[in-house]
Amino acid sequence: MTLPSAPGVLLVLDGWGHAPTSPDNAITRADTPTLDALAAKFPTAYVDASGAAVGLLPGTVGNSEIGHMVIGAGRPLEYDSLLVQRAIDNGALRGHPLLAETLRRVTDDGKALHLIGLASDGQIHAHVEHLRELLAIAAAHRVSRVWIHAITDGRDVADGTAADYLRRVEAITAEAGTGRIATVSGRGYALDKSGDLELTRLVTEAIADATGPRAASAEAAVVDAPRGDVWIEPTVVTGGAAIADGDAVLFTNFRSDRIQQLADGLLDHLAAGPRAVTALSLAVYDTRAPIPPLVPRADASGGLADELERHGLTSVRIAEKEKFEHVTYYINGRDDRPRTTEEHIRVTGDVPPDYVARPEMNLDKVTDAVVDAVARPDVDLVVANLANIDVVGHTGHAEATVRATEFTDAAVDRIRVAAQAAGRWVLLVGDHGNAEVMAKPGPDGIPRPYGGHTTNPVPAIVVPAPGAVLPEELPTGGTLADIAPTVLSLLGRPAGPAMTGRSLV
Ligand SMILES: O=C(O)[C@@H](CO)OP(=O)(O)O
Ligand SMILES: [Mn+2]
Ligand SMILES: [Mn+2]
Repeated sequence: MTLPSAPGVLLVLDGWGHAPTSPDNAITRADTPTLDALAAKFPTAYVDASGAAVGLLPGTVGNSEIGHMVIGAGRPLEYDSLLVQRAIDNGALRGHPLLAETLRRVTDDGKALHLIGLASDGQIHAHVEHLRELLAIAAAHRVSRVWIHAITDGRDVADGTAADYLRRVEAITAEAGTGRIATVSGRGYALDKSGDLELTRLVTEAIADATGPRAASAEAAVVDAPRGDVWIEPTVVTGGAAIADGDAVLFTNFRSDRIQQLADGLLDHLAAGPRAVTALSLAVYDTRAPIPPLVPRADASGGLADELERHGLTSVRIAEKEKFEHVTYYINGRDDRPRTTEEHIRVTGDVPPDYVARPEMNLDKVTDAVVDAVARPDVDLVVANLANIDVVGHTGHAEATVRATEFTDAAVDRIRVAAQAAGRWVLLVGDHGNAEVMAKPGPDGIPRPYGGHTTNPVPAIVVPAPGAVLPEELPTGGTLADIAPTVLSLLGRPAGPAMTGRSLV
């Protein structure tokens, strides 16, 4: 079916997953007259946003990086977590020349290996089981001192589980016959990506210099944490060693965005020491200075940005700072080449974020920017991310997330009205689930607040441009890979040759 071409709006509602009505579903609990009316009136699909459909390991929850990358690429992309697992399964990591050479040198010179990464199985930033392979490889190279700098989670997994994961790390070290936990730091400190260098400094000093609060054991560092697993103070475990000149450092997160500030800060601190270390990362990081990765990245070229550029179509990208990279760098296939057909608007706020107290975040400003952009005749496509549902959902605070959803609903109404007045279509889509599951049973079967992502499908609603007629129903069985072809089709263009997704319209 050929559609008349019209300018449009691609609106990503971050963390907007689909699940049956339930008291733990913040989306269905919220009063959302706009979203309800749009879903009732316009063609709606529920598309797969997790697991193999988007290039993750089967059954893995979706996340903002792979979500936006696949939305942009128009095809599933083998994500870093999958590529790392494959390198483990096929022995490529064991046989990796750079890793082998580094470990040989560490052993020959009597130096230590430091492993730094998130200790959970949330599978968004890291997987604790990757340590099993890395420690086995270190043991095979007879590295006698392996120090683990564990970052506690409490966000991608239930809060209060840090001690369980640290015990799992200790069990893995016992099995490998090498490795000891040297420091423990909450991800709020270690994985800050807001640019708060004070947080990074505390972690850096614990890891590099073994200075800061001390605890008798890794578990002792996390028991009765007053602010939860996310905010475990960077702590040195008794007996833990600082990083010495000649040591090797391997960052074990596979996702780059939240580890890069720490990696940059730590390597700067060591260089200023001066301590010369060999630094490696499990996957490719977007750090200031490149770190040699053990597993390369998938090619994500030929996506929406490339197709828009090829057709000479202009786009404006809008999000607040929490999701700005997602509607620029990630949706463009982790490509930060400036494009003359693109304009980027990063909305910032005046108040420090307190997502529970202010679930509206800076949505008014984001909406203002979107409304301004949709009125511009020189803009073919407006791409915006409304962050609230995901960001507030991560607090695990159901009431605040219900309010975040209601604020989002009102913003969608403003955007839809403005878009239609400007003759535009609007495609609404989630990038992964989150807020539709705000509680999960703990090991004791009692439900606990849950702020993590999910494997649920996400809604995709197409609001046609005024006067355009769309099929009444969208096909079932779609995935996020269908979004770029749908956007191009609504813009009156064919899907790009690299895209395997199919237009929903
Ligand atoms: O905040 C993050 O880093 C992750 C969860 O760990 O969420 P998202 O994929 O939505 O960025
Ligand atoms: Mn997201
Ligand atoms: Mn998220």
